[in-house]
Amino acid sequence: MTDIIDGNAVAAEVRDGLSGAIDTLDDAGVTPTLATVLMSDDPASQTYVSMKQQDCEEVGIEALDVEIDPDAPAEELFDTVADLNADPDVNGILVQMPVPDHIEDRDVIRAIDPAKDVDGFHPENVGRLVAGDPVYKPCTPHGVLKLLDAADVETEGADVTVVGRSNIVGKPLANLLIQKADYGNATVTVCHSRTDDLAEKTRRADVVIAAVGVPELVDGSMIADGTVVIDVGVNRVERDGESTLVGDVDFESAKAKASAITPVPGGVGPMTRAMLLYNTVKAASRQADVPVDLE
Ligand SMILES: Nc1nc2c(c(=O)[nH]1)N[C@@H](CN(C=O)c1ccc(C(=O)N[C@@H](CCC(=O)O)C(=O)O)cc1)CN2
Repeated sequence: MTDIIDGNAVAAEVRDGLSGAIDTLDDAGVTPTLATVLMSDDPASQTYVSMKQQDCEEVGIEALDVEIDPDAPAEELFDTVADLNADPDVNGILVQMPVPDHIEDRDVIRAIDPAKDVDGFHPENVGRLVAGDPVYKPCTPHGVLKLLDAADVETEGADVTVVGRSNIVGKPLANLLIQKADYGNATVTVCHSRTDDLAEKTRRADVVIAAVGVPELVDGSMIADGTVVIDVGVNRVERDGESTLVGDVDFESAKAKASAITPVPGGVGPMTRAMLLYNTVKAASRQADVPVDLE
């Protein structure tokens, strides 16, 4: 039997696990506050931001909703980020990516105060992560680690193949998996569009993590029996005249061989959102100097 790893259930556990910390902060007069900044008319980005706002409301995090016209000059976004950096009531800042083409993602990331960078994308936070001393782990990689832990997947000594080398997922995930701390100690192969014989790299893995943004790239023929398959992809495609969500894994053929697999939707996506809440609570605790218990 293949274990379908339920990201919605694990995300709910993460959210429940934050309640003690949020109460402790509340007792100290602190309400964790996240500012989301949306400068896009992409429906998917709009959906993600409104889901993040709703998640905040449900757990008792204050959400500040900032929207900027996608055609506005770059200065408007940078001025907004500067204001949020300076606002003592704002603990975390999330600028939904991607930003419009006339602005560089990396310039925006660098503009955010690293102490409020709850995405964990700022070079200071990336450097700390690579050095084995992370403050804010990026939400999707952290969510993947939590899913593996919840599904009792042993990473110690395991061969893990990560398909995708993005700054947001592939690179930080590979870094976390090779570390001694947490659920690391894996041997990691990172694959990308220039990788020769991708299937050979995925077939020899105990765990395959697909984070490449290509719909259903990894199918059952590319994995060995008993592989754990984590699908980070969220791709909207047309099927039989209808718009539908698929991952980077061909779910049915991969499920036939996998020992455990995440679905899309309902796998990694909800974990990305849950770990954002986690980082926001952590940011509030650090900024107010109120210690809280966070697993
Ligand atoms: N500033 C950031 N921008 C982006 C990030 C990020 O971590 N920080 N990651 C991605 C997208 N992303 C977060 O914003 C994201 C993707 C998917 C989901 C999610 O909950 N997906 C659901 C399905 C939702 C739907 O119906 O469309 C699921 O998989 O079950 C949340 C967040 C890019 N930008």
